Amino acid sequence: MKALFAILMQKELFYFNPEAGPLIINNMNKPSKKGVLIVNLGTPDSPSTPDVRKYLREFLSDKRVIDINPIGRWMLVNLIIAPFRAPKSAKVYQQLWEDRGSPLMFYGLDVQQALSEALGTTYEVALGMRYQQPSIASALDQLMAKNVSEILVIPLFPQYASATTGSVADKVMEIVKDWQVIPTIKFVEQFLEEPLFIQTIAEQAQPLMEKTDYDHFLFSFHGIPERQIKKASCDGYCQLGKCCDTYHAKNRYCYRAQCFHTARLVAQALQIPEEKFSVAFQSRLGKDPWIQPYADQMLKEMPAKGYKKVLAFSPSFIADCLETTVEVGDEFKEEFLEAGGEQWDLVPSLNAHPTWVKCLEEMVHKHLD
Ligand SMILES: C=CC1=C(C)c2cc3[nH]c(cc4nc(cc5[nH]c(cc1n2)c(C)c5CCC(=O)O)C(CCC(=O)O)=C4C)c(C)c3C=C
Ligand SMILES: [Fe+2]
Ligand SMILES: [Fe+2]
Repeated sequence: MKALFAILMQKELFYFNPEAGPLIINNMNKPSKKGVLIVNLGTPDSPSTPDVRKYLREFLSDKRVIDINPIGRWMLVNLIIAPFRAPKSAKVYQQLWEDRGSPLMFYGLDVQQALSEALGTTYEVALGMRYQQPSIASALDQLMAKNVSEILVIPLFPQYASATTGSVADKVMEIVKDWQVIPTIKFVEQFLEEPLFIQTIAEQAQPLMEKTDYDHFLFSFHGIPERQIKKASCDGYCQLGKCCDTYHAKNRYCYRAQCFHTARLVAQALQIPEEKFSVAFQSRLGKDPWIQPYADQMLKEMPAKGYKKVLAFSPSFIADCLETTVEVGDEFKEEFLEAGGEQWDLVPSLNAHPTWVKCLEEMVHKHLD
């Protein structure tokens, strides 16, 4: 038996790891690699109005993002958002753009490289964007070209929402459904409870908290329409009130409950007492009710309550982007100072922080090994 293994291994027909057991080989006589697909939202190719329009069109035509009837969605996107919002958004993107481009993109590439180095040659790591480039299809092709036998998809959204994590899973399945051979594919649904995710946010906040004695801390999360919470709720459990105060099996997919839980975990890690922090939701689009409380209203009321020095966190985003740097970092700051506030700081996102890369590495081992 031993001699047979030796011959097969010498001829590279069979690989044997005494601890892990035999690995299945592929038709190129090499052990199969495992694939990791990290996916973020996506960003325009450039901050020009045509590119921003192209991005917004693709993004907002997604039935999971604007979840209304197809005709209403088409009219909203093509007759209102594309002509009127695109030029305004382009100006904001111009503020955000750096020499390396959009932070969402260059931090994505940095993380892909760092994770690939950390995982070593048994893994192939690809970056895909749900909208625009690099597409999820091209990232999957990159993995399949390396003969991966299994793929772990990590949507880079700490909390599950149908509009983000759900949409990534939807797109991956739409692409692979036509393949002849479909490898094992696993999806990470959310990672807000990963200890290293919480630790990275704490590590990003600590230098700011050592310099300033803040009166209050605001956790500002990206909002979603209220109806999307109701649609994802098990047995109508979530009624957008006290039901989100704790996080458990019944409200597992409630985005709002996940956001409150994330804030509690970060506050615990930084020893911020309950009365010193608030949770709010930003980036409302359209006239329908979105989840509350609204961040822009809350921050204007803060100075009158005696909260003059505020530290803001953006824990629904893993990389600096338009919604963090410009909306929370610049626009909210301006509104807060106008309302009588004295100091407004923003905790940087996880970006390419080594603890965040370690967090992803642990997630890969947890789900693929
Ligand atoms: C964190 C997760 C996100 C959720 C949930 C989400 C939902 C959501 N977003 C819109 C509309 C817009 N979002 C925009 C930008 C944007 N959104 C996210 C993340 C989530 N969105 C990110 C990371 C970004 C920034 C991308 C970047 O390039 O920096 C925009 C575009 C910017 C603008 O014109 O203001 C829009 C529009 C809806 C309708 C929605 C609903 C569920
Ligand atoms: Fe968004
Ligand atoms: Fe809820």
